[in-house]
Amino acid sequence: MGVIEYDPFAIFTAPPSNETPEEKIERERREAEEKRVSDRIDEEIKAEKAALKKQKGVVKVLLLGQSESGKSTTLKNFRMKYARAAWKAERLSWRAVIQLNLIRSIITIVETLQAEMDNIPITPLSSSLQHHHHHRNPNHNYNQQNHHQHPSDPERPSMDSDFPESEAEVDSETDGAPIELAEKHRVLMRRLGPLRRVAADLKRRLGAGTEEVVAGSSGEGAGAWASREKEFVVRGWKNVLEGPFKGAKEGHGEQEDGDEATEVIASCKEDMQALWTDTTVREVLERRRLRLEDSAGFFLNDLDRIATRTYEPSDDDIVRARLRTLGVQEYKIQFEQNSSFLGNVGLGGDFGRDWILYDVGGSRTVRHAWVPYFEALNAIIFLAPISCFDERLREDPTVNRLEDSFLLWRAVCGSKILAKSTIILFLNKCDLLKKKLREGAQVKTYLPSYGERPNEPVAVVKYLKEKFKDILRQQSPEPRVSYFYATSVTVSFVLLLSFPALVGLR
Ligand SMILES: Nc1nc2c(ncn2[C@@H]2O[C@H](COP(=O)(O)OP(=O)(O)OP(=O)(O)O)[C@@H](O)[C@H]2O)c(=O)[nH]1
Ligand SMILES: [Mg+2]
Repeated sequence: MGVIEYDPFAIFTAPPSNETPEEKIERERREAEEKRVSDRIDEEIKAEKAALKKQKGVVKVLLLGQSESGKSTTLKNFRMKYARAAWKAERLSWRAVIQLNLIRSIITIVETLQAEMDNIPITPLSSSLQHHHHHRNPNHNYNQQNHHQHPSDPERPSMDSDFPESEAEVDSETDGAPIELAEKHRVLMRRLGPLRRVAADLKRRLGAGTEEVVAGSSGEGAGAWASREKEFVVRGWKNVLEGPFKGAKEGHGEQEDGDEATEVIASCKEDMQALWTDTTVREVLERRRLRLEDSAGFFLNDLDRIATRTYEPSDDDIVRARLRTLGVQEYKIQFEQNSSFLGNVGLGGDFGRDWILYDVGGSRTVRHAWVPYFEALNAIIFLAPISCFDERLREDPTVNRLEDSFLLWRAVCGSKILAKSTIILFLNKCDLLKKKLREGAQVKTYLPSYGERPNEPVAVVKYLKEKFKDILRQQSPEPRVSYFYATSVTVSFVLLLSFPALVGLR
């Protein structure tokens, strides 16, 4: 297909074709709510944006990519290195976010144990929590129902052949009998009960606008399962500090040392540790295919350090903390005159000292908010998490996450407004890709066109890079400057120190 003439973003908001009437009502309610929040944010931003338009000599970069692709993490890396003072000033505010990330993992475990005890059927997960090479659940409801969706969907670009509509072949194993839990597990679960209230408090403290967003497929097995799909969301950490979402009631709550949340968390440290290190608990997580270690905002291996009364987040903690972005946030970065970064990218002197980075929310329901920011951009950094080849979107579990990235990439490359922008692609989460391949996940199961190529990181990255390049070539309205990098933005960001992509920015 040639240049996309229809609204390239329409496909990203299309509902799952197999939803039930109840799911439809629930989805529409959710979308209306998200839209309401998003509209309010749009309003707030409009004024700021009008002012910005007038600014000249500012380098404007937009971060794009699906949810959990690493956009905010990339931005954090920039700020950590080049906006050091602001970064330091914000350090303590991250504590609550990290505490909430930590408790969320514990609550997930407790709910999983409860589900095991109640013998609740194992339901498929759409998120990165899903066990990749253990899709053995015969109840994968969406596979069958979804069988004829793609070919009949006229708006769907013809990427279908790349991604199977069903992964039935890997779903054939059975799960075996439920695992027996002992009295000590029940005791632990009871004793960790207060963490629920702490989580609620933290969410409130992180902002009056904090919203819980439930994934697209409510499906059966909600209840105990629902919270696993929930994420808390504020516009971003900016609001945690200064924004309109700051809890009015709490005042300077988050600055206080020895606050109640910290107190309760510290007092639960041993129990949390006991839960996380218990072999039976690990077996249940395995059986229920929960990969907490690979999921966003995982801190259980740092309990010793974090669950204390004096905990102060490290740079690495902040980079790894997960806070979903809603709407569009902008950050000014002023490079110091002599920054090695500017020297490396040929932007020394006065020009290009001021950068504006726009960070957006990546979920399908909030992507419409991107379009107004497409004007007058110097560059786009597009994040495609390539470890996601075996995962599905939270907001639409019928869609493979890598496929979503390709569709999004295609639309961005094909957009006329963006025709003059430099495009920088980060093939991100290479560390997780390596880990998954080492553990035996087969790329060709999810991406049959991969064929008999070696199931190794270097070959996979090379293949995917070529695919992204092909799409860029086919879709770009005119030839453009583009750069491709394999990255792991939570692990290291050194790559950007010699960021040749930005040499050409004007
Ligand atoms: N292992 C690993 N984790 C990563 C990498 N990049 C990002 N993450 C983690 O993935 C999670 C999601 O990253 P974010 O930067 O919040 O994603 P986002 O694109 O801003 O997501 P939205 O705000 O929902 O659109 C975070 O917990 C990150 O720490 C990576 O390269 N490797
Ligand atoms: Mg984000």
